[in-house]
Amino acid sequence: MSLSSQPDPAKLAAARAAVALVEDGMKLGLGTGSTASVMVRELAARAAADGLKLRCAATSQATAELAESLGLNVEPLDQIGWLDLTIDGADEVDPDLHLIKGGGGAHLREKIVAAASDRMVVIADPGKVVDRLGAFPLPVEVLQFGFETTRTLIRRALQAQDLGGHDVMQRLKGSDPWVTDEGNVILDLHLEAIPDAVALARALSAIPGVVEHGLFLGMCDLAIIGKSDGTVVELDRDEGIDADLLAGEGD
Ligand SMILES: O=C(CO)[C@H](O)[C@H](O)COP(=O)(O)O
Repeated sequence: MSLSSQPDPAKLAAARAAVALVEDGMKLGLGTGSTASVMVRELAARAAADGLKLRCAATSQATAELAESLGLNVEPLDQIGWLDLTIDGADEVDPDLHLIKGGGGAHLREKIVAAASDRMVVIADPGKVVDRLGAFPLPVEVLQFGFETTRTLIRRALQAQDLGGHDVMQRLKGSDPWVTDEGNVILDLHLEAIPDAVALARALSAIPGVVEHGLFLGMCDLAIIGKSDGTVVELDRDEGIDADLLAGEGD
């Protein structure tokens, strides 16, 4: 979003609904990405208007800089300790509120922060809602040491799950490798569909050079899906997604 342009109405609606959950004194995790950026701006505006005292842990350097520039109090996660609430975006949300994250390359910190939170709320537009995870390339953060070896081990793990033959592409920034805030690199797994996300997550986590994958399984408590008319649909983990509520959106 440029300084002069208005945020996407669906993202804004989701962000506002999530910020409405914030209470004075809360310890918050701030996500990364364009939707999370809209939320950070809304949060800063609300904190200033309502005089909220908040302590925030950011999931990326970019989010930390944005939040600080808007006057929010950003501290290292370990200085804050346990968080009340994390609000973050997602690349895909399935009917069980399992997620793919990491399109912005921040899923390692995002997962650590979400795991340190009483509640994780995801904000998204309807285009992120899917029947089954996997159309979005699955990001996997890997160590630079032994990078090609790790890629080979990932390909073998995919073959073992009948997912062989799909592209396992190194993420680039221009012609250089994309390097994460933690100094690692990213492989994007172009799988088209993930039949068994639990099995895949387990297999990827077992590979030594894999630092973290972008499958967030059982971590999201509530997804707030903003719609282009400014309304939202809230999806509790236990209730699943009512596709009718999103009819006509995200096509
Ligand atoms: O996981 C993320 C970053 O690592 C983002 O939350 C995800 O990519 C969604 O981003 P956006 O709101 O820009 O679509």
